[in-house]
Amino acid sequence: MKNINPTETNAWLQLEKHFEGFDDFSLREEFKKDASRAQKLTLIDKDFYVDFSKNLITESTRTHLTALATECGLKEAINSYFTGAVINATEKRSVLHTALRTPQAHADKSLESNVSDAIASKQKMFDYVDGILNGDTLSANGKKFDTIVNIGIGGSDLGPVMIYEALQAYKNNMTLHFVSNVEGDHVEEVLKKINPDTTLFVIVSKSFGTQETLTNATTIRNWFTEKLEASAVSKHFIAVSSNVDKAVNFGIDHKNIFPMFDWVGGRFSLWSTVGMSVALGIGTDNFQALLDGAHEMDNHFRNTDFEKNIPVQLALMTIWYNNFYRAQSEAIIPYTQYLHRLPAYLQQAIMESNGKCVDRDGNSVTYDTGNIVWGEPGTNSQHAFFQLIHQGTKLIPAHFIAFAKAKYNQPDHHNKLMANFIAQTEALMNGKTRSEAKKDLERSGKSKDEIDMLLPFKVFEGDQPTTTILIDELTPQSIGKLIAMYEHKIFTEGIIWNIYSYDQWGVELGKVLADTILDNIENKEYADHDSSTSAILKRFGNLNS
Ligand SMILES: O=P(O)(O)OC[C@H]1O[C@](O)(CO)[C@@H](O)[C@@H]1O
Repeated sequence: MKNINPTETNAWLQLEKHFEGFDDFSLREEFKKDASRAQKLTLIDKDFYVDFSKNLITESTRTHLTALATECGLKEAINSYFTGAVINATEKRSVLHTALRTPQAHADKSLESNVSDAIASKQKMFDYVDGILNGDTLSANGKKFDTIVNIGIGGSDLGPVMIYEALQAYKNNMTLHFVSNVEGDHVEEVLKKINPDTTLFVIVSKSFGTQETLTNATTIRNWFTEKLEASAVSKHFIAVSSNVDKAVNFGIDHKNIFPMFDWVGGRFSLWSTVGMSVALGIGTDNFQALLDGAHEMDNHFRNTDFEKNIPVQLALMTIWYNNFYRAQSEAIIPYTQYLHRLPAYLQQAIMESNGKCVDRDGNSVTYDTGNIVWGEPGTNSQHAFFQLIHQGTKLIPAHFIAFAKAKYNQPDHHNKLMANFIAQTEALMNGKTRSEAKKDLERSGKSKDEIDMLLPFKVFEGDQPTTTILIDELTPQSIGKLIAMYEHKIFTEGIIWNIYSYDQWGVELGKVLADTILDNIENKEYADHDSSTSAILKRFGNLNS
């Protein structure tokens, strides 16, 4: 992979010049000028329809941005990514979540053994899941398991919970709970709801060293052994980890440890045995369909020209807004309750990956990286933060995601949902001019004084950019494809920003300091900090003494 400072490329210079022409850019005008704008700026890949035309771009913008991707060596980088080069250089690892969904027959020569290991580990998981679901594997007291508790955090929680929520329409009779936070109240609330006799606990931790997960797992195991024999632990607790020794030390039966691979990063691991709870909740056929959907997007990303490549063009939009418009954040608005955890999942995937201020040569970057993402499902978000997108002072590019077909036959609901989905992007783009707002007020019979007073508040500037991602139907396949689309978008941005997207050193500092502070709390030693930290420690200590 070449380390190229994007701002020193010819394409970047061209983009800077090109951007100067955007002072009086108007989407309304662009649509008026060119009747085929939508068609030209929409990409379709089978069930995915991605309309970029309501973005602050012209066809030339796309051309310049695509040239930037090329000049930054994206083509070679994609090849390195898919063939197992050590692109996570600071941790000396390949980045091969794509191998987890590759059929053996499609494996690159260099990756045949990774793919066959992945298939073997998936098969072990599937056999186990089938055994639990069909009742061949029973609880310590010979009962069928009916509840799963996933114990993990970060990538060992967010991916599984997001997918499980997304695929509620595909769930079986199993009830799933997710325990992630180290907060004891979170654990207690889950323990209140479950019967130890019929519950399977899945401890998910790549490192098997994460404070939150080990604390929760220990508390739950203690609770469990108060209710059932200690010997029942081996039937009720399983682990997903790449640190098999630590899992064994915790007391997990060797045959119930499902290994993860070093070459899969935590936040990209839902496709691996980390998906155990999801597979238990939706069954192995649906889990396989999820993988197949992701593989379909892998092929699209790897084999499609950049101009027509959905993840590449999505990434380039982020570069455009982040580095030229200097937008501070982006919103992700899924118009389905099923995807209510998608923004949280993407916050980890995107911000843990690309929140980096040092380039691949170890120098401080001189340009912005790491876009901030946030969001909530529509239509709820329309009644929450949309005011700021419509009339605030910030530019907030947004992804609008929806599924054309609903899961249940409620056409009245679905038509209303989709009407809002479509209307919002049109409203954000067009806004409302002063004269349009004035006409509306006149039509409503307001007096001249009232009109003069109200008019400034009724104007919408418009030109708030959106990308519409309309997918035929929410299925395990399309959800797999959607998540893989974002994974490749993240990769593309990291390549252009010349940063390492697959490490997460920034998480360490706070983690380490928390150990020291825990020591201080336990030993009531509050002095050895700045006055603010000491006072907070003391107040906490006094309230708990
Ligand atoms: O699976 P583990 O090792 O418990 O780690 C949990 C999470 O912690 C991190 O390492 C840092 O937050 C994430 O990348 C990871 O998903």
